[in-house]
Amino acid sequence: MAAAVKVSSVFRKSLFKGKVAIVTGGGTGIGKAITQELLHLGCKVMIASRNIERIQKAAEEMRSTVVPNKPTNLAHMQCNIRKEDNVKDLISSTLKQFGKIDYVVNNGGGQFPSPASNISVKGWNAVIDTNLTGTFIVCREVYNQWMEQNGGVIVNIIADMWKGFPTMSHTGAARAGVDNLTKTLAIEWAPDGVRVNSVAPGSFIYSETAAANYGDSKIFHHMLDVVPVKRLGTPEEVSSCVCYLLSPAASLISGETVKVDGAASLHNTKYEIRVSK
Ligand SMILES: CCCCCCCCC/C=C/C(=O)SCCNC(=O)CCNC(=O)[C@H](O)C(C)(C)COP(=O)(O)OP(=O)(O)OC[C@H]1O[C@@H](n2cnc3c(N)ncnc32)[C@H](O)[C@@H]1OP(=O)(O)O
Ligand SMILES: NC(=O)C1=CN([C@@H]2O[C@H](COP(=O)(O)OP(=O)(O)OC[C@H]3O[C@@H](n4cnc5c(N)ncnc54)[C@H](OP(=O)(O)O)[C@@H]3O)[C@@H](O)[C@H]2O)C=CC1
Repeated sequence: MAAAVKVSSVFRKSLFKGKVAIVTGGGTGIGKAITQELLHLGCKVMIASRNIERIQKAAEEMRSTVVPNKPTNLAHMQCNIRKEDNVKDLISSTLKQFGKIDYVVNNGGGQFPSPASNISVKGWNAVIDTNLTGTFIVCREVYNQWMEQNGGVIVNIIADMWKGFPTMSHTGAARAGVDNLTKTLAIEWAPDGVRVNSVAPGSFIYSETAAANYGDSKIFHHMLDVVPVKRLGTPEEVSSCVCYLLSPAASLISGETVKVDGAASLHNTKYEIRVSK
């Protein structure tokens, strides 16, 4: 494997070899780290997101750097998780290509910063549709098409919204919704051998694409004065937790949300209360 690919070496490959995973948003940032780790462990992975040029380029790069001897272990396709037909197609295409689906990582998502008072209904709906409804559609569809009969594991990536999420009210509400959806699905689908968990990264996991989305390369650095570990987090520190939850080491863990934030959610928020008008 090329030295430039960062993966944790804490997992036994025998636990993952031959498993099939879907990672939404698997071509950038945290999703790319998850994809690289799963490929390194011997999984077959389907990555999917809206921007076909970007995901294709990322897939080509990972085929040559992570799995040069098994490039067919990585497939990619265009999918907007807000569109039900796209998601149905993602699940059926993955089944057609790889024959089964063991894992789904709902990582695709995002938002824009804005005071709640300035968010239009269109903007609100865009964020709710992406992060809450999109995650729901992917979960429902993989269950109906495969996991109800065959079991599987789902991990949803959410966010640090535990004390509310000032300037991010839409995503805070959506991610809190996914935290609760995780518990419901874990109960409803446990008899079918399906586990459902979430991972909540702190708001300081450096991702170049995420910073570009906000138009501020230092956006995560601004958080550092309220981050107890006094450093940025890495996508690989999130992916190792995701892999743990996917693995049999977590066979009795379901309906749980694991915070990957170095205790940041226990401490202060960055938001400064404004002076009353
Ligand atoms: C401060 C401290 C924080 C500190 C923050 C520290 C980091 C926090 C931690 C979290 C980190 C991450 O999640 S990192 C992940 C970052 N990555 C992403 O966010 C990528 C995915 N996000 C997106 O694609 C977009 O944000 C999202 C809105 C969800 C979807 O965009 P689309 O263009 O597809 O949406 P559409 O359906 O076309 O609707 C667009 C409408 O959304 C609204 N809208 C979209 N962008 C807007 C913007 N920048 N400002 C206002 N409004 C906007 C407008 O109403 C748009 O309508 P019109 O007015 O008609 O155009
Ligand atoms: N970085 C951080 O500090 C934190 C990140 N998170 C969350 O982690 C996840 C990954 O973020 P990160 O890697 O940092 O940022 P990125 O912007 O790199 O990742 C977001 C990914 O989601 C995909 N995506 C967005 N909307 C959709 C959609 N409608 N359908 C399918 N795919 C979509 C994007 O691809 P495309 O544009 O091609 O669709 C992109 O690959 C996100 O859910 C994010 O909100 C949560 C807390 C903190």
